[in-house]
Amino acid sequence: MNADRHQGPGGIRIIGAASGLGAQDRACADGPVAFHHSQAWHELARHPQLDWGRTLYAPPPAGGQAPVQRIAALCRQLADEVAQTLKAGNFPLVIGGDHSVAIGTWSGVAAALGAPLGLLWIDAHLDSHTPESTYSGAIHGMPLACLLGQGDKRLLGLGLKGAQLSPAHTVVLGARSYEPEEFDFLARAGVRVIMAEAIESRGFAACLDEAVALVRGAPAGFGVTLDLDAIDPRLAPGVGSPEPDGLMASDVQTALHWIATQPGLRAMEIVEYNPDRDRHGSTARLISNLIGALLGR
Ligand SMILES: NC(=[NH2+])NCCC[C@H](N)C(=O)O
Repeated sequence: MNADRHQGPGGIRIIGAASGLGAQDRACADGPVAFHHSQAWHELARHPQLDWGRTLYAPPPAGGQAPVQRIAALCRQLADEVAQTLKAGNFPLVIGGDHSVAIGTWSGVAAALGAPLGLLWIDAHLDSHTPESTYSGAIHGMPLACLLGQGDKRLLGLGLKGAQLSPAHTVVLGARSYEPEEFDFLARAGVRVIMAEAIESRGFAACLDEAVALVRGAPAGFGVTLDLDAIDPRLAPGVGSPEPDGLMASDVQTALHWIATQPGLRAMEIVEYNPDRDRHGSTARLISNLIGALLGR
């Protein structure tokens, strides 16, 4: 819609990453276009700081190409687009797509910064399987391991050689559904995991403070990836893999509003919007409120 509008440096540039190839239910592929066409986006779109850049797609299946090859092709393109956006002085905001697109987003940020970054991974899941440990085979269950340098070779090294993230400055917040292998992987990698139970007992604000203090310590800067399934499915029904309970949408919105004021923030990602499961556009409205929390940075 606004693809041709000229945007000066400093604006937020949205990049759609329309793939569901990493998930068993592929409906998240429709997320970016459905959101772009929603009333919720329409009301936000006039904001001078916002510009919908491009929406990227995985290449169509060629003879015998495995999903992982198509995901890798999309992630390479996404990494380029994100790196160019940063180099032009704009702030990339990627809208997914299933969470496998994170491999492209954060590889692109790492490439542009020239160093591994910090990352706040807000999610109901740990997404830290490798091809050896996965039960489902789904690649959206593996992106955090890939970004830490472990996984299918075709998904590694898309930005920097080796890890794209600094493990000491990477934090998972809100996890409540995972397999033991992923938990062990993150423990070995030295990534801090703040589970939903810890949020329940310590309170969201204390956990968020701890997480932000860690990620913003990364010298190159940090990012935030928000899997919408971190939020309670009663408040965010339109997601790929709903898990009961979860964060309050208002807490996440307040958190983003605060994080947006942190000088080290380089990029943001919102993933796993599944329009088939949305109810009366409520999840699309939530996405636009979350984007709104980033405005005025
Ligand atoms: N991005 C997501 N929704 N990930 C869900 C992953 C679920 C499960 N741990 C798996 O590996 O299949």
